[in-house]
Order: sequence, then structure tokens, then C-alpha cells
Amino acid sequence: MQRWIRGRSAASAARYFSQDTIYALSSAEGRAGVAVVRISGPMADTCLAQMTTARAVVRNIHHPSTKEVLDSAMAIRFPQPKSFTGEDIVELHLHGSRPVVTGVLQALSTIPSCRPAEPGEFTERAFDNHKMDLMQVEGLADLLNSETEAQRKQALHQISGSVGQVYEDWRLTLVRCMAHAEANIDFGDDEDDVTDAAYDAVVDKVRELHASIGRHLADGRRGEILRNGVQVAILGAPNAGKSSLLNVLARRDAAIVSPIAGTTRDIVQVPLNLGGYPVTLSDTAGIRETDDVIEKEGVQRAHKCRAEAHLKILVVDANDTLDPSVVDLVDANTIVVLNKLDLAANQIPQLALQAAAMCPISCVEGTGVDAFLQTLQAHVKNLFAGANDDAQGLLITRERHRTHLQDCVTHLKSFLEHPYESELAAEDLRRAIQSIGRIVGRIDVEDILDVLFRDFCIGK
Ligand SMILES: Nc1nc2c(ncn2[C@@H]2O[C@H](COP(=O)(O)OP(=O)(O)OP(=O)(O)O)[C@@H](O)[C@H]2O)c(=O)[nH]1
Repeated sequence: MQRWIRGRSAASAARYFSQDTIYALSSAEGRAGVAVVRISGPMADTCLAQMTTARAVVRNIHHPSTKEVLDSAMAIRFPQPKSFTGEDIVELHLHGSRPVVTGVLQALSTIPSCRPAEPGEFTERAFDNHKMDLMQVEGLADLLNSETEAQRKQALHQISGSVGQVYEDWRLTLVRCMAHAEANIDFGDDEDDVTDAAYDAVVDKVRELHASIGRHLADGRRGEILRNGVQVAILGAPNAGKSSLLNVLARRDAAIVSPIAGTTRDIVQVPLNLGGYPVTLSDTAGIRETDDVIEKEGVQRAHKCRAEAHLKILVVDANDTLDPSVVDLVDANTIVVLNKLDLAANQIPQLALQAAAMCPISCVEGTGVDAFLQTLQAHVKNLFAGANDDAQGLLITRERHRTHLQDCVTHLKSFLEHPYESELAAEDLRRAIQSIGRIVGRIDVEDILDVLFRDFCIGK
């Protein structure tokens, strides 16, 4: 354990070695049915003994010195090593009232070597005690930040450890390959065990792994898109009804709507949950040639937004002739919305556009909005189609993982270019092993952990 704690930031290492017992409110702040105070560390049982006589039963909680009754609560013990942190843990399930929680936390501060927990410190202890690996900690962070069902599923999948296990299996395969490569350096042809045929099998194994990781990398970034949300840009000419559409979908007046062409200048974003998938809708400035400096900037931002979007909605006024510059915006990832149907005298214009779909609607009357939403939802869902094609349902959820996997592939490729130059080949495998080992994380994890735990709430 010393090996990787040594690199930990000074504050974090000091915290770890102090052997303090930490406590915090682990449920949400404020009035609630139940408030859970979690205590972890060597004094957890002592805290319990000093404040109540209970073991998972309802009892009075006393102030340890004044003996004043602070609450009637349920106390649960989770003895080490099977607890969340791997240490003795006590949970006090209190009434969810501010004075009760404040009184209990204050009472805990009077017990020697007990102190309030830092954000994420319970999870940090779980990591330190090998109860979770880095990917699981990241998965927990994702779960806490998740807002839709699909995000929750992905985070839970990562917390379960199954994704990390696949990487660990790949790493162990490479370790075995490297043992063979090093045996080649040490014994060459003199050793019976290290036959050419055995080494050929190692090269085949590396080739296989190189292909598997390559396929895994070609996942269309579905895991990262799901984690960060699907970006959908609403584009079109001025006055087509882009802001009106945004407001209809958001069910509130998120953007200003007016008959003055060129009203929207900056990007206006609204988050949506579409069938369990997280979506960010961006309303943009109407695209046209202009000398107005501010509007020009708005049009540039609209083009940038379009370039970064996973899906585009092109809003067209069904009563206007199509501007060629707007036609150029259409591609296979664009849903065309023919708006202002109420003014079109029941004539839906037939447009020859290579779009993903065409949806006639009226933002003012609400006609066609439900059908459009279904089309949009289907296209969002389609971005993730095939997510479970992979036997393990394996998706890359963070850029950090992708970078290490790409490094690993680079080293494996280098190995495959000179597999029979023993020393070079062994060095390539060593680097490939290191790259993949960094994902699950026991190497150079300190900076990542510091950032991760900073984003955690106190009590987690
Ligand atoms: N009749 C009718 N009017 C609409 C409809 N949708 C929008 N409008 C009107 O069209 C005008 C422009 O609507 P906006 O939503 O501001 O259009 P926009 O595309 O965001 O415009 P810019 O900000 O100029 O890019 C407003 O007066 C809206 O009330 C519709 O379905 N039917």
C-alpha cells in the first residue's frame, strides 16, 4: 500500500495516516424523513458506545458528556472489513431535522480523534482499503451526477467492476505475453520451454488483443456521449421559429420569441430527458449574411454549435422558399422541421433534402409536436444502438480511459512491427501493460483522485 500512498498529496496523506475517525451527514441537507450520519474509523464503535447502547435498534442518542438526549434514532454497525470503507462504520439514522443533525455532529466533535469528513473522504478510504478501484470510484461519481436512466445504468455497470475486470484481464494477458518475451531475452534458443512456436503464439495473442482494443476504441464515443449528454443544435434562417420550438420542447419561455428577424444572438441551452437519454438542446442565431457585428458573431457561434452537435434540427418556415445556404446545412444527421404549418393552408411543401427525417409542425398550435418528439427521441436512441452488441456491453465513458487505451494500442502496434527483436518487443509490452494499468488505477492516480474527490459531496 505504501507504494502508491507515497505519491498522494500532502494533505491527503496526512489525513490518511492520522487514523482519525471521520463523520458526516451522508443524506441530503435540510428537512427530511430521515437523516443519516455516517462515522468511519477506529473510534466508530466507541462513538456508538458513548452515545447509545443500541445495535440496529431504535434507542435514544445522548450527548457523550452532558448525557442530554439528542434524538431517538436507529444505529447500525458495519464491522470491518466488509463495510463500505473497509473500516468499522456506524450509521445513525436520525430524524431529518436541522437541530437534531447539528446537535449530533457537534456531539461527535467532542469525542477524541473524531473530526468532520472531507468531501469524498469515505470513498477515498474505500479506495485506500482496496474496496474499489479507480474506475469504480469514477463510476460512483458518474452515478451521483447522473440525471437520466441510461446514465444511471451506465454508471452502475462501471461500479459493478465488470468493465474494470475486462481491462484487468487484458492487462494480465499482456503480463503473460511479456513473461514470454523476457524469457526470450534471457534464454534465447537455449531454453527448451521458450520454443519458436510458443513465441509465435504470444505474437498471435498480442495481434488478437490489438484488434480487440481497436474495436473497443471504435465505439463512436457512445459512452462519453451518454455521460456528457447528446448535443442537439437547432438551426435555420432568422424567424423560422427556432426559439419557439425550443420553448415548446422545454415547456417554458427559455428563449426570447419575436417577429423581428435576428432576435437570437447567443446560444440558449436547455437540458432535456428524452426517453431516459440526456439531451442538451441549443437554440442558435438565424443563419444569414449580415454586417451587424454582434449578429455575425452569433452566426459564427451557430456554425460552431452545428459542427459540435451529435444531431441537428433544421427549422424551416413552410411558407418560405428555401435559402440555398440553409439547404447546405442538411445532412444525414439532420431532422428537418417544417414549421408554421398553421399558415401553410394545408399545403405541406415537398422538399428534396437528404435529411434523417421531415416533420411538419406548428409551434403556435402544437400540431405535429408529439410526432416530432417521437422522431427526435428515436434518433437520439439510435445514437446508442449497438451499445450492447459487444459481448460485455463495454463502453468507454471517459477521455482518460480512451487516452490510455490509445497509448496501449500504439505500444502493441510497435510490438507487432518487430516482435522478434526481443528487447524492443519486451519494452513495448511493458509500456502497453502500464497504459492499461493506469485505467483501473494504481499508478499515478493522485491527481485524478484529488480532482474526483473535490467534486464529491461531503458524506460520500
Ligand atoms: N403562425 C405561426 N407563427 C410562428 C410559429 N412559430 C413561430 N412563429 C412566429 O415566428 C416569429 C419568429 O419566431 P422565433 O421563434 O423568434 O424565430 P427564430 O427562428 O428563433 O428567430 P431568430 O431569433 O430571428 O433567429 C415569432 O413571431 C413567432 O411567434 C408557428 O408555428 N406559426
